[in-house]
Amino acid sequence: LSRTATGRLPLTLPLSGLSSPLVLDPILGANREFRAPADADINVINQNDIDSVVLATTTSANENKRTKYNANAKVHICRTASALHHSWCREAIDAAESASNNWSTGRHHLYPTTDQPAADLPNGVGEATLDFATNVILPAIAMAFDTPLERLYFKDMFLAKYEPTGQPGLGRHTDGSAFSFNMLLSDPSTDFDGGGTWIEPVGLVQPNGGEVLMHRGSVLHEGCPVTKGSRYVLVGFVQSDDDDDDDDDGYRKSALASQLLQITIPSFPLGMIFEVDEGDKIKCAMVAHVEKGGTASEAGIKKRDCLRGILLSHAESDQHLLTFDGKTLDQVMEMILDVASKDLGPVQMIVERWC
Ligand SMILES: O=C(O)CCC(=O)C(=O)O
Ligand SMILES: [Fe+2]
Repeated sequence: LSRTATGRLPLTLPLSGLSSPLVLDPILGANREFRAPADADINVINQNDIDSVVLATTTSANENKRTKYNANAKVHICRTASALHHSWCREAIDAAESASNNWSTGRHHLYPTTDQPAADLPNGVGEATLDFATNVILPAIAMAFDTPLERLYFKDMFLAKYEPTGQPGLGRHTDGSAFSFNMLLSDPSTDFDGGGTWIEPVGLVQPNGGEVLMHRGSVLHEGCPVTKGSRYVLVGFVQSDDDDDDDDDGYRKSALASQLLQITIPSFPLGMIFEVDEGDKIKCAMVAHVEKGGTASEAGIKKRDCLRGILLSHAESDQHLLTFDGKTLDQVMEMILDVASKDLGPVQMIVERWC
């Protein structure tokens, strides 16, 4: 499948009044120790390289300026040297702590982090974070993975906190993204012990403060437990528009979060094709095609929406969610056909959409 919903899926709050909320059990992985071998395949990208990528993608005359790195490297590190950069990392942490009410463990399921949305950081830090991520990190990812910058966009970005007394680490998982980055905001020499990101097959990578670790979302990785102090990271999930769809209205371009929608579908058949990647740890139905003029299309369902389930209302007070989470394609088909055969009238489809 060209696009799958794997690993960590951002999720908004459960719908109110639902008897079975769309939240799965968190799993925190075992505390393991891994070290990167001395010759680990890690590419280092510096500020000059980043500038050259920006140039190469904005002016065709400079195309040959693009630096080629080892395309097989699993992990890339982006370094920016400026002192401003380091004071900004500190500002981002301070902003997050000044908005301490914004910490939540409900934004991601299966592998939840203790986090807050980057865009919501107060005192102008949210805007600055988006600026930095757009102007520095995205070009670095484009260069590291040799992928066109103009096709990259953010699916989610958040500031996460790890502490021995709270959430010390994050178990082994893959992300539901084409590329992921995590930027260390804390100073490892003074702020915390432990930490770092274990990435298969490189091992434990422990960047310096201000460095950005970049990898494909599909590689297995783990946020290693902090044993002392606090470790703050800016994490982003980046997607690539790799197929040129004519029905793509570009609404995901500035995506930073997902929303859960309750869409009324007046009648069956739905007129859409969906896919389930049965090899993934999380399975949910992704819309692959919506027939123009079909009931799903008329109801507002769009290509790449993630179908989470059907909400059946027997009465106001008696709502029941048939969840698609963890189901195979056959099982989802069966559930939909079963609801269709009962002729219940309009049904509510629960849809997760990047906004
Ligand atoms: O904190 C880390 O090192 C990894 C974070 C991560 O993998 C995630 O938030 O998806
Ligand atoms: Fe991750």
